[in-house]
Amino acid sequence: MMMIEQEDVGATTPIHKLTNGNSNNGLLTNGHKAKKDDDKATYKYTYEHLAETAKYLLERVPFRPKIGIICGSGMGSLAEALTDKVVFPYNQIPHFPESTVEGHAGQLVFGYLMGVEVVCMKGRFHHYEGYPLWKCSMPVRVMKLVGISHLIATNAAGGLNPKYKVGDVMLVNDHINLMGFSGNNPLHGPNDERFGPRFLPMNRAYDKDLIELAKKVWDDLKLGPIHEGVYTCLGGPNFETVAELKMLQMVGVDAVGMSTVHEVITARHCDLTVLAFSLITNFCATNYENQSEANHEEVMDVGKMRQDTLATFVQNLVLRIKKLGYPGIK
Ligand SMILES: O=P(O)(O)O[C@@H]1C[C@H](O)[C@@H](CO)O1
Ligand SMILES: Nc1nc2[nH]cnc2c(=O)[nH]1
Repeated sequence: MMMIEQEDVGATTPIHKLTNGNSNNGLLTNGHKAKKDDDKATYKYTYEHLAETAKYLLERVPFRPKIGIICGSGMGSLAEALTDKVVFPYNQIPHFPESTVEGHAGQLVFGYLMGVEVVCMKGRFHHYEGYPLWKCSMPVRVMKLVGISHLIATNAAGGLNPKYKVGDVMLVNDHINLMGFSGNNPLHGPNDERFGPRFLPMNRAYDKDLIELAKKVWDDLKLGPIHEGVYTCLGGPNFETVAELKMLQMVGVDAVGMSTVHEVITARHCDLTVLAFSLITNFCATNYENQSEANHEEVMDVGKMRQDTLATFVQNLVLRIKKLGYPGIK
């Protein structure tokens, strides 16, 4: 059987090579033995490898999750309310990367949220940690393989829309894949149809029914105003310059962060129904007079400040999704 094997010598410069299918022996096709911890090598991320990861998890979890939740910076407490938890530190899961950012515990937590079977990523992977985008979003494929049909991706973001205040929530109704403009995309490289198609539409990436449902849940809980808007992801780790923020505002960005977009692309590729929201953790200054500077401590503090509200919101949301029979794009 012919297989495609890929060495990724940089985030965007793969070398594809055809081999005789013997891709699991740690030997790259140039004859060099791959280092076990070689972060650049996609040979660990074939469908078979991720199926192995899923099998490892499923053998240790007595139920199948329906909804995956990715906890944004400082929002790990969303996983606290889970019952009958089965917790996997990332460094114990076969083929999983490790979390290196403060506010991202690095655990995959299975459990019940309001009686709904879920799996929570307490900690995500970012490009600025040194991971290529396909690696940042590989857990999405793993969650798909363990059974989820719906993904709730959360993030901390800077607010560009002047109507937003720190602590507000924005339901993402679209994104601008700025990193993708330069060819940096999580689907870059050979496509495996078992995950999804080579070319995929993104115009309905954020499920409209789920957005309406989320708004209704938020309103029913009387949690105050909630926004809908456009998110963009920059590579980070630095926050933006004034000129960059002015440009983003001009092209219609409401909130800016360093994640989510590649996860959503990967999720839609494997046909997951997606809801995403941003917690606005800081205001983005689009003029030079403003002396305030964005910082990660503030981001995490706002996460803490809003954790109870967000937990209530997400708990009620998953319950409603289940009650409605898991609606969304199929
Ligand atoms: O993981 P998210 O996108 O929630 O985290 C944002 C982006 C950076 O990782 C961090 C900056 O404070 O917050
Ligand atoms: N890029 C970016 N990411 C963030 N995450 C939280 N706040 C911000 C921000 O202002 N900019």
